[in-house]
Parts: sequence; structure tokens; C-alpha cells
Amino acid sequence: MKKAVHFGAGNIGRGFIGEVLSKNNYQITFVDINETIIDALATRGNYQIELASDDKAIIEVNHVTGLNNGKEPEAVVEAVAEADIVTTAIGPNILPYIAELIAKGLIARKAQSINDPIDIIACENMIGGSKFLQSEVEKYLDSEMKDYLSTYVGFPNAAVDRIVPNQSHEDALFVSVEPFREWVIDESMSKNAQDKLEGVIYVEDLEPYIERKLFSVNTGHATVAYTGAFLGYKTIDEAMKDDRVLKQIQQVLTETGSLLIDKWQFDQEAHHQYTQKIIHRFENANISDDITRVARTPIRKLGYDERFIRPIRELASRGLNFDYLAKTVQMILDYKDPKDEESVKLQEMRQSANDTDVLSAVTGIKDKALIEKILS
Ligand SMILES: NC(=O)c1ccc[n+]([C@@H]2O[C@H](COP(=O)([O-])OP(=O)(O)OC[C@H]3O[C@@H](n4cnc5c(N)ncnc54)[C@H](O)[C@@H]3O)[C@@H](O)[C@H]2O)c1
Ligand SMILES: O=P(O)(O)OC[C@@H](O)[C@@H](O)[C@H](O)[C@H](O)CO
Repeated sequence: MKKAVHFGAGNIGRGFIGEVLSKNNYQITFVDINETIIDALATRGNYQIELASDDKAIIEVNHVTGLNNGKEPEAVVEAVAEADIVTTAIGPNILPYIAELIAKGLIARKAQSINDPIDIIACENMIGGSKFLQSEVEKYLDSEMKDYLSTYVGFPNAAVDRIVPNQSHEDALFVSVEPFREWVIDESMSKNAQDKLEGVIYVEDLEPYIERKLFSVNTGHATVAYTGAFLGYKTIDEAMKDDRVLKQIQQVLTETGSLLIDKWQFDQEAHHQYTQKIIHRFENANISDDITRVARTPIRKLGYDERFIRPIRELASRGLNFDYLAKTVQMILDYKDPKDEESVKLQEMRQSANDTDVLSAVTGIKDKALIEKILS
């Protein structure tokens, strides 16, 4: 069997990436710091995914194991050295912390004269995720290793779409997921495109796909979460039953849609169908998704190239409307989750500075007029 190393054995790692790699006959080594999950993976070697639809179909994932990167870094390095593919679903903020291990794995790979091409694919909700990971990995490589990297190692950007809520089952590995799934990889950045994964869409230019996904699914999802939190709801499906939430997401998706259609020439009717399907996915009564999960890390979500600020910037530069996106940004500023470090930090920032300065600091927008327009 071919060997995969996947960093992040959480919701999407087990609930989607594991499924695809397993169906493609990979033996998967999950790497994580969660002891319960890693011990269970290493001991049992398999787990189950349930599709959250009325018939609740079960998918078996076999030939898996687990390594704890906090406790067994050498084994992780060796696994990367011997891998045929490396993937991550660990969170954008965590990528810098696993970069050194990946770099050491690649150094060991070269030392063992393994010259098979390999792709390292970051399956995170961010634009340019794999390229970002590459830049972090390169911090640990000398010029000879960088040459090896440019010859044998690809970092193709990717977009991954499947809603996998937080799990609470007796079986720590069991994961319930929505039936919908889409994984798109930028083939032009791959070094191993001859070994394509079945069930994955390969495209020559990922940008329209990742922007469509991030600025529709994730902008929409976050809008439901922050509006829902503002109105006192705890879960996404609960919030979706409120007409005020529904109106807010419809308007926000109309705004991001006007940008996506103008920028990428998506067919208007096809895009409308795409967004209506997303709204329907959020209403899935077989899934209970915590608002705190979808609204997590609000400072990241207010980033310059993230799901609200990039559409706002690009809509503003085209002279297009962004009133409802701005309204959601204001609700993000007000969002409070005492268990979320970024939410706590955001509220602390607002205690010692005015919102204009806070928004400018977290979004990276230097144009004060635009900041004022968002806040007005
Ligand atoms: N859940 C979804 O619906 C979904 C869908 C598409 C994309 N994503 C993206 O996938 C990524 C992961 O999301 P998730 O929902 O699976 O989160 P998650 O919290 O369920 O999983 C992340 C995992 O990373 C592990 N981790 C954290 N720090 C680590 C470290 N230093 N070393 C090793 N492991 C570490 C955690 O223990 C956890 O198991 C995010 O970028 C997210 O945006 C999630
Ligand atoms: O993972 P985040 O924090 O970037 O966003 C939260 C959710 O919107 C996200 O995980 C979605 O469930 C997922 O992106 C659907 O494909």
C-alpha cells in the first residue's frame, strides 16, 4: 500500500481526508497531539464515518495508525521521509508549528536518496494554504535542500469542503459528517500529478474555486454564526430557523456573489443555485453544529485575505455594495466567547483602543476611509 501522513486527526482530518486517502488505498499515519485520538488510532487501526443524512450510511476507514508529534517527533520525521503524500488539516494558525517536522522529514528523505516526487497539501480554509506551509518549511532548509524541494516536492494549494461539526460520541474516533464533499487541488503546483486521487477534482487554477468556496460557504457560515450568536442562538441549524439570520446570509451571499460573478465570470444562475445549496446544507437537521466552532478565532476571520475583508476590499475597489458584509463585521467585533483566546483578545483590544484602530490592526486595512465606511 502507498503511505500517507496526515497532520491533524480532528473533524475534517478523520471525517474527509481520511476517507479519500483510504479509498485510494493509502495506509494513513495521522499525526496529532490529542493523546486519546492518537492512542485509539494506533491501537485499533480503523474507525467509522457516518453520513449525517436520513439513512446514516457508514464508511469504514482501515489501515490507519497514529503518532503523537509532541512525544514521538523522530517517528513523525521518519514517516514523512517514507511518505507518498503528506496532507494537513490542522488550522492555519498551527501550520508554522508543524513546519519544522516536515522539513526534517524532507531532509531525511533526501539523505535516504528517496527521489520519488511527493505533494504536501494543506487542506485548510485559507487562500494559498500549501504555499504558506512551503514558506514555513523553507525556513528550516538550506539552499541545497531548497533545490531538492523545487525538484521533487510540490505544495499544491487546495480547497476542501465538507461540514464536520464537533463530535461527542462514546467512540473517540467515530465521526459524523454531512454527505456533501468537495476537494479541489491545483494541479499546476503538483509534483506528483500522475498519481491523482480518485474523488478529488484537479484544476489548472485553484483561485476561482477557493475564492468561491471561502467567500460563499465560509463567509455564509460565519455570517450565520455571528448573527446567530448576536441573537442568542447556540447552534447553526437553530439560527437558520430565524428569518433575520436567513435575510442576513442571503444578502451577504448576494454581495459576495456580485464580486465572484464580476471577477470570475461565473454564470449568474449557476452561482445562485450554488449558494442556495449552501443555505440548504446549513439547515441540515441531522447535524448540530456549535456556533462557537463556526465563529472560532474571530481575529483570523477578520484577516486581510480572509472571508469578510477580502470581499469587502475588492467590492469597494469595484464600487460595489458591501453593507451586509460590514454589518457582519460589526457583529464579529461584538462576538464574545470566553473560551476562545482570539475572542477574548479582541475584546481586550476594544477596551484599550477605539474600533477604528482595532479594526485597522486586525484587518491590516490602512485605508481609514474604508474602515470608517465598514463601521458606519
Ligand atoms: N470541520 C470542518 O467542517 C472543516 C471543513 C473544511 C476545512 N476545515 C479546515 O480544516 C482545518 C481543521 O479543522 P477541524 O474542524 O478539523 O479542526 P479540529 O480542531 O477538529 O482538528 C484540528 C486537529 O489539529 C490538532 N492539533 C492542534 N495543534 C496541533 C499541533 N501543534 N500538532 C499536531 N496536531 C495539532 C488538534 O488536536 C485537532 O485534532 C482548519 O483549517 C479548518 O478550517 C474544516
Ligand atoms: O474552519 P474555519 O474556522 O475556517 O470555519 C468554520 C466553518 O465555517 C468551516 O469549518 C466549515 O464547516 C467548512 O469549511 C465547510 O467546508
